[in-house]
Amino acid sequence: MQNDVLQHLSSNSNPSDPALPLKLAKLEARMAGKSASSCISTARHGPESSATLATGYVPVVEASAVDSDNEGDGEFLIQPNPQKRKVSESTRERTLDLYEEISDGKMITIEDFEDDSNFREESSKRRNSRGRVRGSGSRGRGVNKVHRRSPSPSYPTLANGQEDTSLKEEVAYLKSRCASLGEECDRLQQASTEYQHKYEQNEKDLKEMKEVHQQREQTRLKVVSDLLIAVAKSERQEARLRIRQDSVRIGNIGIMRAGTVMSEVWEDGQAQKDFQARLRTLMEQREAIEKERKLLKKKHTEKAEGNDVEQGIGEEEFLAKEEMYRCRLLGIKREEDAVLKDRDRYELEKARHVRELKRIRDEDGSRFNNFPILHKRYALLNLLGKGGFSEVYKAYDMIEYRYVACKLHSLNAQWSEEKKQSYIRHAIREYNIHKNLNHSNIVRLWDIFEIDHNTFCTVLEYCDGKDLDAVLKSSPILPEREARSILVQLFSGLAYLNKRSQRIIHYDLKPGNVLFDEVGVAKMTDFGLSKIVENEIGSQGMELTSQGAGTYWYLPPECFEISKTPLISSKVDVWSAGVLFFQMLYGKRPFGHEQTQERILREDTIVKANRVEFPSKPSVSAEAKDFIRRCLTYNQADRPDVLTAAQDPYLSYVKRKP
Ligand SMILES: Nc1ncnc2c1ncn2[C@@H]1O[C@H](COP(=O)(O)OP(=O)(O)OP(=O)(O)O)[C@@H](O)[C@H]1O
Repeated sequence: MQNDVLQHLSSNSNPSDPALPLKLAKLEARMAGKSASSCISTARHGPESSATLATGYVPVVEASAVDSDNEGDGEFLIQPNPQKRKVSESTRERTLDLYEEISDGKMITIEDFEDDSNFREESSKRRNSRGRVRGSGSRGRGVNKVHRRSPSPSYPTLANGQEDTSLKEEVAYLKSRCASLGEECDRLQQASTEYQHKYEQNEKDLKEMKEVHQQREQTRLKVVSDLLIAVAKSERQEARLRIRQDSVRIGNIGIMRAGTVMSEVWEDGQAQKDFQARLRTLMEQREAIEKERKLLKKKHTEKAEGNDVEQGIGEEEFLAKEEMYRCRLLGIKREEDAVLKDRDRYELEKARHVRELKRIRDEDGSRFNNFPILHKRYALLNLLGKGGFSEVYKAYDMIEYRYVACKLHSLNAQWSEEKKQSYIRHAIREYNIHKNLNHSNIVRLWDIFEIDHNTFCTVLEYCDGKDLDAVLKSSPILPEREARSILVQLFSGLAYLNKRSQRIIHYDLKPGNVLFDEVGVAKMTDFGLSKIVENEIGSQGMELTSQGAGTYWYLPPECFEISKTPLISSKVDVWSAGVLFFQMLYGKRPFGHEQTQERILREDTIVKANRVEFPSKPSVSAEAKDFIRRCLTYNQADRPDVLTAAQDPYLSYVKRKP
């Protein structure tokens, strides 16, 4: 076989190449694993000497000699070089490892190895020492690339001149393994192509599905928002229709011009005129009866005195007529009372009507009234109300599928940059306080985002009911039971604020900042003036840095201290809760009810609020009055703090054993 190869190579060689015999000799030596010297001698003696290679010559030469590719000097005086041998040995080790790795199926580049019988031999030895099982067991491993070339190896001969059959077997084994790996590789390649194809198809499908999903999502959002907007539009129309009808009956806000100054004036509606007409009629009836009564009395007196016996009336007739007139007068009084009651109801209706008129006017004037979708998720519906610097819209969160209240804070374009920055700082501070609060009696703050340079939006839990201010406007006095229930809820929220590691003073507890959800749960809102109690402070409290802010009817005396910086604590909220409770029970505030904010300051109304006086009506329990007294304790040091007040027996529904 060796000779065949040589002949094959010789016949394919270029006879004009003078270096060819030498190359052949080297190649021959590599294939047979023989020494370079023998191949040199072969080269020197010409191609015919190559036959001697098959005569059982066993090479005993340095590997370095075989490795030499120096073809130029022609002398081939190869000296042993121990240094080079070391390197060659390690390279050889590595190459052997690689060879084995290859035959283990990781990468097959057979042509690189088949020429070197030494590799085969040594690899075979290693393989045999590990057992063949490993080789056959590795068939399933991945094969990256297969290069097959019909091998024409030559095998080293044994000392007796026989070819090494174990090596032959090994080659045969490797060939068959190579063939099966090739088949496996083809199969895998085919499978891989199929998978690749499927993968690409799936990717395409996924992309299409995503697009469809996105389109559907957009359609869904459009359908949902269109529906919501349609409902909101019809609500708007209804509200305007109702307000137009009510305006005829209740009245309207008109504009009065005085020179260049325009001002709003209230114009009474038909109801007010009807009340007046009814009262006038009743008054005229009363006057007529009084006149008749006087005449009756005169006639009775004259008869009794004997002056006009004919015209005068007797005792019996006088008494009967007198009783009739008295009854009639009582009837007129009853009617008058009914008209006055109706008029009181009308006043409450008028307050609601004015509120609604203003809301509609604000909605018409709002730049957000065109049902925009904010932040790609909040469909703005109708205006709920307008505060000092904000508009609150009912909105629908199309991602969380719930109604929310979007509070749109608009910075006045006329403001100085400094004022704008201060407002934003204030709002961010409020947001940071509010965002972490999670209690059933505190309105949740869900989100905040910027709309444009001068506007941002906070998203709040939507409270479907009215706020306490609106409730008290339509029914100023609440039954004690209802008022107590609201108070209990407020103290539950306040206790939560004071049990957290970062305690909070609300500082602005008033009817407008108590909202109700659809089932009537009371919730505190508006943390714009809230104070964070930074660390452990004494009973005297922390410094009040924002004196002058807040609604004076609901603030305790310490907030009006002017000789030094006031020290405040959670007891501010206890006072405010006491004022709220009083107002719910009696329909008015305990201090400065009829006064303006300015007058309260000017007249030191709260500074003088040493004692709370209770009206005689309506009747309220002694326990409720005592609780109010505790909350409205003038001296801050003697007033209970939030956690103490929240534990008060009056606020507990659990019956305590005496
Ligand atoms: N979370 C909410 N859910 C339902 N209605 C709300 C909500 N927040 C506020 N409102 C309503 O929106 C209106 C305006 O609220 P806003 O808080 O701006 O009023 P304000 O307290 O009078 O203003 P400001 O805080 O600027 O003094 C009020 O009628 C209030 O009842």
